[in-house]
Amino acid sequence: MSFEDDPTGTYVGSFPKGFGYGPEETEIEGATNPGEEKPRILLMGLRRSGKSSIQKVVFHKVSPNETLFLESTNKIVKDDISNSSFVQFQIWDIPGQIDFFDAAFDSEDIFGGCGALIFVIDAQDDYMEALSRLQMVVTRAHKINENIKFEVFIHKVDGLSDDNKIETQRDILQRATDELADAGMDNIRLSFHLTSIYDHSIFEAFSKVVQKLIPQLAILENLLDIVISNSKIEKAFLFDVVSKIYIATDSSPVDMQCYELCCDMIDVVIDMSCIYGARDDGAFDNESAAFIKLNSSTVLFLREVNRHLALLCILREDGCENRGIIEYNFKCFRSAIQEVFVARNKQANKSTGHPQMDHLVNGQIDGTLDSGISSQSNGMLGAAGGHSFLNGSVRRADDDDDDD
Ligand SMILES: Nc1nc2c(ncn2[C@@H]2O[C@H](COP(=O)(O)OP(=O)(O)OP(=O)(O)O)[C@@H](O)[C@H]2O)c(=O)[nH]1
Repeated sequence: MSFEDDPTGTYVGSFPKGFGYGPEETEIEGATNPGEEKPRILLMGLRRSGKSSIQKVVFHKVSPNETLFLESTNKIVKDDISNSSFVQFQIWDIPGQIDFFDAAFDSEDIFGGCGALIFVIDAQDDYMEALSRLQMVVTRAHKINENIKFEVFIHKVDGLSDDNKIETQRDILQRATDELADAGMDNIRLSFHLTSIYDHSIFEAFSKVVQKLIPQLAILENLLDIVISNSKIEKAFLFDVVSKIYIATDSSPVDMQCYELCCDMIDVVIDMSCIYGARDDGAFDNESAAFIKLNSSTVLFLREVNRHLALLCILREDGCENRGIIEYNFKCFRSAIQEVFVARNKQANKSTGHPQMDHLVNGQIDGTLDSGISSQSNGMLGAAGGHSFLNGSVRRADDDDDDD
């Protein structure tokens, strides 16, 4: 069955919308206001640049080859990502041929509620027209909404050699920033990403876009830093399992190979759980966990944080000698995260100065963390309480070792 054939909206592409992760939990009171719109990410660019393909591959699990047969989009397609994922927002796919000066194109409305604008440039094609379009879009959108984050995807780079990729990126960056400077708009910041739907680069780029819209990002990164430093972990990611977007990582640089390994591990765990798991109503539950030893004396560790999120860690084999400490610190981390989002829900409209942003991340954690972990402190300061508790946990464990 295809999405188009399904009047109930339960299916996306050939997949059930829940992707086998069990029934939706009831939303906690006040987490989202049904009348309120989610933050919006716009996908713009010339025709055939790859916008619909990106959206389908990242959020609807369509395989890259299937996009060869996608029809051209001729009206704005709005896709609500909230039902199948922890990260809540809307993606609007804007057709390449749309005319901004047409009265039917309500720029105030479209750019006004927009958190990020992704402009897709086909790197395999002549990009001069795309660059002038980019300048026009950016100038217009910035005038309406100064808070928009502008992200340029230099797309389809699978067709370019490594040298060519770097040269193309340099050239596009130079021309785009020069054009903005000439127009007196050099205060606008553009971010550039090399992407392709045929590898993980598109997921990585989307992760970075989504992260910029998460008000609690710094807290999440801080928590991950504390977990890794106290558990002999080399790298940690907080993944949105359905989309394989990582919503936060620790402050060490991201190595693409590590990211790909983590994505593969999520696939393995979900597939195994779906095939052999005990539950009929979904693969991923609050006890989901896995350790995989690789032949490079590296270990991958996955632990479920809630129905949508998982912590993925990479560590050396000798780092997992004391699995108890890792497990204990993980529980403290999970508890601290819960407090971050409970505090966010309490703060509702005042944290970012950009009301729609405050609803980016769904506060369903409250309803899903029912594994008996109690809260250690209250409110946003409680997250700091979580930090010291984490440190304290390791101190106690070390003390125990000393005593031994
Ligand atoms: N080689 C390569 N081809 C891609 C990539 N992404 C998309 N394509 C192809 O580009 C073509 C156009 O993709 P679409 O997603 O329909 O482009 P669009 O920007 O949505 O086009 P409009 O709907 O006309 O605005 C399709 O044949 C895709 O398979 C990529 O990363 N690499």
